Amino acid sequence: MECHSVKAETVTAEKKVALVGNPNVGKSALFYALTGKYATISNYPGTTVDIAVAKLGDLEIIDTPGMHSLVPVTGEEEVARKLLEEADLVVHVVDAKNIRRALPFTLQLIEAGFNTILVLNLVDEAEKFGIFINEKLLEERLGIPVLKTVATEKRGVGRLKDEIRKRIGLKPEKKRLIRFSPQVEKVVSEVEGLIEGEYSISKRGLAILLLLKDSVSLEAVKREKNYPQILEKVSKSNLLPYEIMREIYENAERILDGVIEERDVESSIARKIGILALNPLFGIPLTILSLAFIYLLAGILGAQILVDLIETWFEENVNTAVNTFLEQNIPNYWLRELIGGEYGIITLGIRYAIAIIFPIVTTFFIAFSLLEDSGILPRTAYLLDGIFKKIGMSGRAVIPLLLGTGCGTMAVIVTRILETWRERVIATILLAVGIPCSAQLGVMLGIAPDFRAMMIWISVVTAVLLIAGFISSRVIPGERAVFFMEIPPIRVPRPENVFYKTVSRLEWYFKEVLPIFVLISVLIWIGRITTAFDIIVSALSVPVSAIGLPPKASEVFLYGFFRRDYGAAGLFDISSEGLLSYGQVVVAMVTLTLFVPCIAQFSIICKERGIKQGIAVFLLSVAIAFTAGYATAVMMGVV
Ligand SMILES: Nc1nc2c(ncn2[C@@H]2O[C@H](COP(=O)(O)OP(=O)(O)OP(=O)(O)O)[C@@H](O)[C@H]2O)c(=O)[nH]1
Ligand SMILES: [Mg+2]
Repeated sequence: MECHSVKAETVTAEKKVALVGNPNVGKSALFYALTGKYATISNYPGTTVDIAVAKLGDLEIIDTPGMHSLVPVTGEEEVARKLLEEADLVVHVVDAKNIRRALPFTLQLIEAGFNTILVLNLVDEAEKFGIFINEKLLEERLGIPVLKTVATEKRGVGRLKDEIRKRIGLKPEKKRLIRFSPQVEKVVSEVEGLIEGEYSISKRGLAILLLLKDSVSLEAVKREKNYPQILEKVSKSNLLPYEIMREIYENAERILDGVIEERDVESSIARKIGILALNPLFGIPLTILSLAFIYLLAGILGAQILVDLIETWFEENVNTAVNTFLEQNIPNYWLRELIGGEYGIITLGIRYAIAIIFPIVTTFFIAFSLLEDSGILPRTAYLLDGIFKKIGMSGRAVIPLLLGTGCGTMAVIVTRILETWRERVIATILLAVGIPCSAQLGVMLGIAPDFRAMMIWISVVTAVLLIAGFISSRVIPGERAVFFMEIPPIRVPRPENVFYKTVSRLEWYFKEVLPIFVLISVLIWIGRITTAFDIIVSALSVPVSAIGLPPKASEVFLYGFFRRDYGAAGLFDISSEGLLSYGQVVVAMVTLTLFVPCIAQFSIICKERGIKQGIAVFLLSVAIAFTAGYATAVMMGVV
């Protein structure tokens, strides 16, 4: 018999243990408790988009993206399904509070013949909610080990390790847990009888999946001799997947009978806040407070106080030292300019990364992690869902878009948490077109001549974002977003987790973005040496003059692509020279914000979405920026 499944038997391969389960049940927290290796842990579903792998002795532990059922719908679920099939041991992690919803999945795993351990995580919260589970009884009924854990406190993790080691080589005992009604049973066993190959899933499990119209299984049985008959049985049977699932749920209910004890407990403060925050009257002020909190930490402490301190230090010490050293040792002007001078690798690239970006992103990520882990963010997403629907996205999009006000580059990566391709594209467009990053926000606040100018800027940019989203949602094909994010409970953020998350994001940031900054310095250098910049600047001066700005401003636009805040800083210079009127400052603020994303973000868009889309987004932002700039110019009486 051929082995059609993904599972390949090799002698030397390490034994694999996959942590699987619904989103936000603590798989990554458990992964960390087991292996000491950090994978992003957040209090909102769908955090894990990359697979994390780490060692536990000679075993390989794999953290997977959350999956709602064995039948994958999203790309992430498909990845998780594949990892599951390749594993030697499956640890099904469930939220003890929601065991009723999770157990059908356990039953399917057992029925499919996977070597499975059931972990009831979050028992601390379950008990606070008055839910007590008799795990011994459940273990007896299921015939697999059932363990209680509190991943964040490493409670029960030692026993889990022991159990993993004990079970890893074992063949699971065949136990038929799911009892179907006669008419379903008939079809299932008929399909089962037609299958001849060997798979990593049991024949019966495969038959059930086929009847659930699972495309992965349909693909797997393509080479079966009886494929036509199988296909016919599956498509001709008038059993709806829904009915089969309902019977599996009924089985789960039967097994759980007498296992769960619910006691009345007084609802905690956190729980009360959690419920209140879903009410707009309380939730909207809470959202505004949260935004103010991010702004205070990242916008004021990070972007102003810390940047000032570090940048002054860097310029007075590093830049001066580097330039003095170059003056004395390198006679060639252009070579000196590559490293030092105004735009050199050290004096611009490294300085930018360390003195400007580092303090802003650090403070921003701390603030953001606190919001994520407290459970406030998913509530904001829920409240804003209505508005986001109008621009083609679900409330979930608030997470990348808000992250975009910190760093657009990272936000483009985080669009992976959105369910559909279409949503990701729309979010990418909005991020590129008009969400100002923290560096840009800081400078805009600095150059706005007064509050009124600030308000005009905010209104125009917001209007453009809404229009862009509205049009994109009508033009871009694909299925509409549905909001099915479970709202996690309010939790007190864990300092340890906030710290790890910030550090791992910073690590990512420096690995991905620092090289780009160095590259930028080199590109600017080439641009200046070859006079390519002069050509671009004179080409840009055409639209720049059309929106009523002096030709000198086109330099600002070009450099704005390399450093978003540099563009704005250049604007500051021009306006303090008295070259810009009040109206012109506003026009320039609007146009520069909407103008192309910075080069780092542009490269990431190309990487995540492909070069074609990257270029399309780039051209779109140029068009939108100058159109909106022109409209503002007319409004302000500049042209
Ligand atoms: N109180 C408590 N909180 C927990 C426990 N396990 C995890 N958490 C919290 O639950 C949230 C979700 O944990 P994650 O480890 O990110 O969940 P996940 O299953 O990896 O989620 P996805 O990757 O999004 O599918 C985080 O806020 C954790 O701190 C637990 O046993 N008790
Ligand atoms: Mg995870």
